[in-house]
Amino acid sequence: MKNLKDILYKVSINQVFGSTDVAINQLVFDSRKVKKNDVFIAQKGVNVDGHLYVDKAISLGATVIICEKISFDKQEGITYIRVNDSNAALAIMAANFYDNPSAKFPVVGVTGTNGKTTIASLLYQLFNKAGYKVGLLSTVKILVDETEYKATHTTPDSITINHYLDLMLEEGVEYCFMEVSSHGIHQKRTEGLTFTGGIFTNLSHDHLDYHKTFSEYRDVKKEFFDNLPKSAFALTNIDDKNGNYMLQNTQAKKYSYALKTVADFKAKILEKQISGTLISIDGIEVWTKLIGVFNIYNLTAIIATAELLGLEKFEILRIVSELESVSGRFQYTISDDGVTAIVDYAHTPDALKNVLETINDIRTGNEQVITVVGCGGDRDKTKRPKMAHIASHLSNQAIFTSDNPRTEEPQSILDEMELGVSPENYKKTLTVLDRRQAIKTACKLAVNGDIILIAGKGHESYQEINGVRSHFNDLEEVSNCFNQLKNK
Ligand SMILES: CC(=O)N[C@H]1[C@@H](OP(=O)(O)OP(=O)(O)OC[C@H]2O[C@@H](n3ccc(=O)[nH]c3=O)[C@H](O)[C@@H]2O)O[C@H](CO)[C@@H](O)[C@@H]1O[C@H](C)C(=O)N[C@@H](C)C(=O)N[C@H](CCC(=O)O)C(=O)O
Ligand SMILES: Nc1ncnc2c1ncn2[C@@H]1O[C@H](COP(=O)(O)OP(=O)(O)OP(=O)(O)O)[C@@H](O)[C@H]1O
Repeated sequence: MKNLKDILYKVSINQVFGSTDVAINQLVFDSRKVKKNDVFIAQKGVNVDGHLYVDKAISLGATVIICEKISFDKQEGITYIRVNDSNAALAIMAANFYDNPSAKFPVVGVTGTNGKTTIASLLYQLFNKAGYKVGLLSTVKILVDETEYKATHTTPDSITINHYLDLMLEEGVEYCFMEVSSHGIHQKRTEGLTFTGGIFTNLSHDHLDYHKTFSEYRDVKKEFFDNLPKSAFALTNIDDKNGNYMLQNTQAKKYSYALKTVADFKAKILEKQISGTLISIDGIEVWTKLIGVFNIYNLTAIIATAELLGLEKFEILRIVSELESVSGRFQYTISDDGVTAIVDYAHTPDALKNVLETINDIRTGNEQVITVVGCGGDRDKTKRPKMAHIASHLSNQAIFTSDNPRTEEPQSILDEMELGVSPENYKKTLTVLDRRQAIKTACKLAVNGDIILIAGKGHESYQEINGVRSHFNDLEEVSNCFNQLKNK
């Protein structure tokens, strides 16, 4: 059992009712999970207000309530602590509860619209291959050394983050790389963590359903760098127009990486092929299996990070040539008939454009590019016409289909997408509501040399329709289609 007083260290408190010198069991923010002697943290939320569940939490055994407002009758024997920001209080308490694991080993956070998973996962691979025990907190999975745990979020809640960081220390993990989403920053999930470094990838149109304006979204990302400690490094992509802005107010040591601009860490692309890219770093030529200019940005960021963390340059470059692409990120398979299918997580207009431009860039002849793409339900609707425009404009054939419609009517999402198609591209588009059938259609249309891009779901192993998740994986589906067509 821990003492509440110790857990409250550094929490900004407005008012206390009752004793803080009490033994507590766990920190819990979901009333349905409360047990005897737990601390219930009432989060205001976005759609649901956790303050509505205070009495429920007490009835299940909570003895301490952390809240932003006291709009309920106080009960005898319960400690009530009023704070300005429950999310921030939760994050600091979670770090204290686990004895601040992030301060005990290097934890590096990656933020930006695209590239977080790729960079964090490649850093995991690189440090692993260099002989270290590594941890990873990513959208795709959580890794504590070699042990894998299921990821539910890009940046999990602060209790989960600190729990895994603590577990990493227990298992002797020496470095942790984690994704830092704008939701995570805004909801203070990373507050209370001591980062050794922060990486900025790029910023483009995304999550405006949540952040409302682009400048609000940008400033939330910037907050991550504003809060880095003096001892940390802040590494930014200086080719991105927001790269400088991100580091404007940080007290951390500033570094930059780039392909075009003068930067502390710079790479040059020498040759692009479907099987990889030849790059030059400080005059040293390195072959990488990764494809696409955006991936060379990612690679430059990881080379810079590894150097900033003290790895030797030649060792880094040797390992870089061995790195494998990340699950669902430009992952490809080739059929017996010579059709290449690429599965990519591109689910933003910018990412889709990048992937299609990359494919068009490495095409050598008259191959057709067939794109299968949809847009998620219950998420930013403004992306829909934009993504349909990009897919139809940059492909020879675009097949619009369902992504994860969630609770929305699948056909209405497709109708909104179709609004973005320019008249000259109409004849290049098809709509196939069922994703499995859409992938089959693409496989039937493709002939030797053609490239099928299946965008939006990447590594995901499910499709969510009407709130129900069923098993679905794009790479599996396209591989099955290739096999069925072979057997015909
Ligand atoms: C859409 C959204 O932003 N939701 C956030 C919002 O929740 P909400 O208001 O919708 O509702 P809620 O979490 O069900 O309830 C609010 C509070 O009441 C509590 N509650 C609720 C019901 C009950 O019976 N008892 C109870 O105590 C909940 O435990 C919670 O503390 O406020 C909560 C508290 O701050 C957040 O945890 C929650 O993020 C959830 C986990 C979420 O899924 N967010 C997504 C959008 C997210 O964070 N995504 C990013 C990546 C985005 C990307 O790059 O694509 C991520 O880092 O994963
Ligand atoms: N540096 C980059 N710049 C632009 N696009 C990128 C970059 N890296 C990857 N992408 C594209 O964006 C998609 C998502 O990549 P990744 O999963 O690494 O980003 P992310 O930031 O983790 O995104 P999310 O938080 O949505 O998972 C990839 O499938 C690829 O198409």
